[in-house]
This record gives sequence, structure tokens and C-alpha cells, in this order.
Amino acid sequence: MSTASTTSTVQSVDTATRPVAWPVDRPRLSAYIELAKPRISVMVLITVSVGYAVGARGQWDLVPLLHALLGIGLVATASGCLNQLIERRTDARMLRTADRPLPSGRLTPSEVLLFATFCGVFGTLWLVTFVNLLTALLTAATLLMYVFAYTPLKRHTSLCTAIGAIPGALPPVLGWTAAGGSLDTGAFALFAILFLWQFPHFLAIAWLYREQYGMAGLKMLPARSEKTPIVGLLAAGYALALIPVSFLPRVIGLAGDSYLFMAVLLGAVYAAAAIRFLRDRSVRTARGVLWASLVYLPSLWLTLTLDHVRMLQ
Ligand code: HEM
Ligand SMILES: CC(C)=CCC/C(C)=C/CC/C(C)=C/COP(=O)(O)OP(=O)(O)O
Repeated sequence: MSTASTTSTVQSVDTATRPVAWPVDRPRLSAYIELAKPRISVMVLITVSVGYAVGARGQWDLVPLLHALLGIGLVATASGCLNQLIERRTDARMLRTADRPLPSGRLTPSEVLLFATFCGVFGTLWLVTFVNLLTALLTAATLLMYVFAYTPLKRHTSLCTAIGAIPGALPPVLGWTAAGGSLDTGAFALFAILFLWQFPHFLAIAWLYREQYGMAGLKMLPARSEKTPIVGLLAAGYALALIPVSFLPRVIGLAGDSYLFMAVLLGAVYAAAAIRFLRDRSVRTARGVLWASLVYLPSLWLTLTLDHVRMLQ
């Protein structure tokens, strides 16, 4: 065997056994994934899919839905990156967030900015090209409100949460318009449900982490919330208000009585958890509200979608 062929044999064995060199190694890849706040983003994309399924009125296809999910998912990732870029110093002061990619030093601010710009621009162009202009504009508006209104306001006023609840409630509307729907009563009904759902959800979270938020200088709770039952009153009030509002899809003919039944049941569970929190503010009852919120939303969305599809048959 010649020297050349021996060398080439050694090289090919070497190449076959050496681990593939990725431009981004595993820990960095997981840091980029963390920037997208994956658990919240999954719920956001489930919510987009529900808006799409109901907005399409039975005329839906998988490919346009996947185009919408990709574009909105990229813009949502960009919004998570920019939120964490702005909050990197306050995140470093809270145990809950100190290990995030920026405060822990796993990624640099310029890397995050570059990634956010890529995801935001590419996601928006994707929506313009493969979905429609209205959805692209609304998705960009969601990012702008979340990043440039809600996020900076957290340091100044507890009203930030009411502002944050607007972009928070837009994902079903994005799905609705992606399916070709206009900004009509159907889109409003889904927006209103998600808008109200968020208050008990984040009030319970804000109360659970009140000391950390306080140390970081973030005003997530109303003033005097330590000494008065204001947080419990707000959580219970919004959970109770959500019950009639959740009937809207039935009232406007998007769903039938099975949906209505589940909306009453789930609404009662969510409101009961919030009332328990009002009567006795403790870690256990606050966790109960958070748990109820995370059961309520996917269950209501699933029932709405199934009942809508059943009605169309
Ligand atoms: C102003 C509105 C909102 C605020 C301030 C907020 C805040 C938060 C925070 C801080 C957590 C983490 C809780 C923890 O670390 O224990 C959380 C969890 C969660 N949120 Fe929200 N949220 C809002 C709206 C939404 C919306 C609109 C959705 C989905 C459509 C959502 C879905 C979730 C999910 C699925 C979790 C649990 C996953 C996890 O613990 O990371 N949230 N929320
Ligand atoms: C483009 C698009 C569809 C974006 C959707 C993003 C969006 C508006 C999500 C709502 C969730 C929300 C307000 C979380 C709280 O963030 P936080 O900063 O208070 O949470 P943190 O304390 O964990 O950082």
C-alpha cells in the first residue's frame, strides 16, 4: 500500500470516529433555546393554532398553519431575546432568572442582539411572504408592545401588567388573521378571554416571587399589596369576570353547548382557586391559582377547537 493511500485510510477512520463539529455546541444551543422561553412559547403557539383552527371555519390546511407557526415562533423568540437583553441586570438579581443565558454569561449581549435581529426580521418577512400582511403587522406590533412598552414599564409601575396583557392576548388573533379572518367579533372574543385569563395567572406569580421582584426593583404588584387583600381581590375579580366572557364563542356561534359546559366548569375551578387565594394568601394557594391557570387555558382551547370542528360537521 502506498503512503498516500495509508494516509487517506487513517484520515477517513479519524473523520468517522471524531464527533461532528457543530458551529454551535450543545450548551450554547441550549442557551439559545432558553432565550425563546420555550414553555411559554409552546403555549403561545398552541394558542395561535386554536385561533387559526376557529378562524378558518373548517377551511384549514396544515401547510399555511405551519408557515404561520414558524413566522410567529421566530418573532416570539426575538421578543424573548430582546426582553432578556433589556432585563439582563434585573434578571441577575433574581434567583428565578439569574441562570438565564445573559446574566450567567453563557451568551453575550451582542450575540443575543444578533440572534434577535435575525429571528425578528426573518420571521416577519416569512409572515409577509407566506401568510399575509395583516398577520405580519400584528405580530410585529405584539413584539413592539411586549419589548418596548411592557418590559421597560416593569421598573416604573404595576400597571405594566395591564399593558403586557395586550400583547399577551394577541396570539389567538394572530392565528385568526393567519387563517384569513378579519378583526371581527370572533377575534375579539378570543382576545378578551386570553386578556382576562392572564390577570390571576401573573398576579399569583408576582405574589409568589414578590421578594425577588422587590429586590430587583420591578413593580409587578400594586402598592400596599402586602398589607391589603388587593392582589387576591384582583385575582378573584378577574377570574370571575372571565366566566361570562368565556361564553362569547358560544354566543357568537363559534362553539356549542359542550364548549359552554366546559367553560362553566373550568371557569369555576379557576375562580375557586383565586377565591381561595383571596381568603388565605399563602404559597400553597398562590401555586393553586398558577396551576389552575395552566390547566384552564389548554383545556378551554382544546374544547373550543373540538366543539367548533364538531359543529362544522
Ligand atoms: C402579562 C402577562 C404575563 C406575565 C407577566 C406572565 C409571567 C409569567 C412568569 C414570570 C412565568 C414563570 C413562572 C415561574 O417561573 O414559576 C410564567 C409562566 C407561564 N406562563 Fe405566563 N405570563 C403572562 C402571560 C402569559 C401568556 C399570554 C401565556 C400563554 C399564552 C403564558 C403562559 C405561561 C406558561 C405556559 C407558563 C408555565 C411555564 C413556565 O413555568 O415557564 N403566560 N408566566
Ligand atoms: C411575537 C409574539 C407572538 C410574542 C408573544 C410574547 C408574549 C407577549 C408573551 C406573553 C407572555 C408574557 C407577557 C410573559 C411575561 O414576561 P416577563 O418578561 O414578565 O417574564 P420574565 O420575568 O420571566 O422575564
